[in-house]
Amino acid sequence: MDNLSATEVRGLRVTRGGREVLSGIDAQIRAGRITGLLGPSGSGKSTLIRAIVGVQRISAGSVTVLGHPAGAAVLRTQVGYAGQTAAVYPDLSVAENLRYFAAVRGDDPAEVQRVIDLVGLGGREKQLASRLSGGQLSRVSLAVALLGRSRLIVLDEPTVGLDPVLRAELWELFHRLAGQGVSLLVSSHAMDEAERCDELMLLREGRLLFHDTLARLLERTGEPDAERGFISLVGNMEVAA
Ligand SMILES: Nc1ncnc2c1ncn2[C@@H]1O[C@H](COP(=O)(O)OP(=O)(O)OP(=O)(O)O)[C@@H](O)[C@H]1O
Repeated sequence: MDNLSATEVRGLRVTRGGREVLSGIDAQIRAGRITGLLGPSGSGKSTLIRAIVGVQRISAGSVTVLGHPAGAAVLRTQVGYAGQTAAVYPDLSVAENLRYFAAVRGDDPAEVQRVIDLVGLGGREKQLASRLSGGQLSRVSLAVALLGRSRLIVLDEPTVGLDPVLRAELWELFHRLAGQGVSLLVSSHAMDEAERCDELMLLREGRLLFHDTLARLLERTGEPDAERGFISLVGNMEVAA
């Protein structure tokens, strides 16, 4: 793995519920970039993310993260992860949740206020998580992923259910982090978010259809946007099959 790779995936195969849901993925996620993981529902985005954060049993291949096997204990403070379901205790307040996760990860307690402010929850520190809206809850989860000084941040659909202003603010935050050298892998259903990523990985039915910049996708397909580019790629594959 070269220094420019935050994650290297080789020949990754995953079977879930008796069905192969990732069928031989090879990819390098580059350091200091925002990589968008896009694809239709059920294409395997969450499964690939789970393999990268080391919580998915794999049937073949390897996943190396920051030079270590995915899930290695040493990665606990170096990889931030927010899944699709907010991993938050409903009976604790926003600040209590973050203090708890900071303590488990061994982060500086001063981090708590920093990440609460980053995700725009300043002023809601004392509110019980059970009283938050869906979008606010997912921002608590996102704040957990931002704790400490993670070198890789993996976010599964972090902007679902957020209003456009908040979405734009979060993308600004992701770019600031990437500017500081943090690598981000961000999954999304929303093809318009492709424009905000440095690189795109397009998954379909457990296979990686495309991994390059949006500009290259548009150049290759002759289409004007990511959505049409993706549809065109799928169409070409079906013709070739
Ligand atoms: N716990 C599970 N047990 C069995 N099969 C599962 C499980 N979770 C997901 N799958 C299957 O694995 C495949 C990939 O699912 P995955 O959640 O990775 O897709 P996704 O691209 O993240 O979808 P979405 O955008 O809807 O979240 C799907 O066919 C799904 O039915």
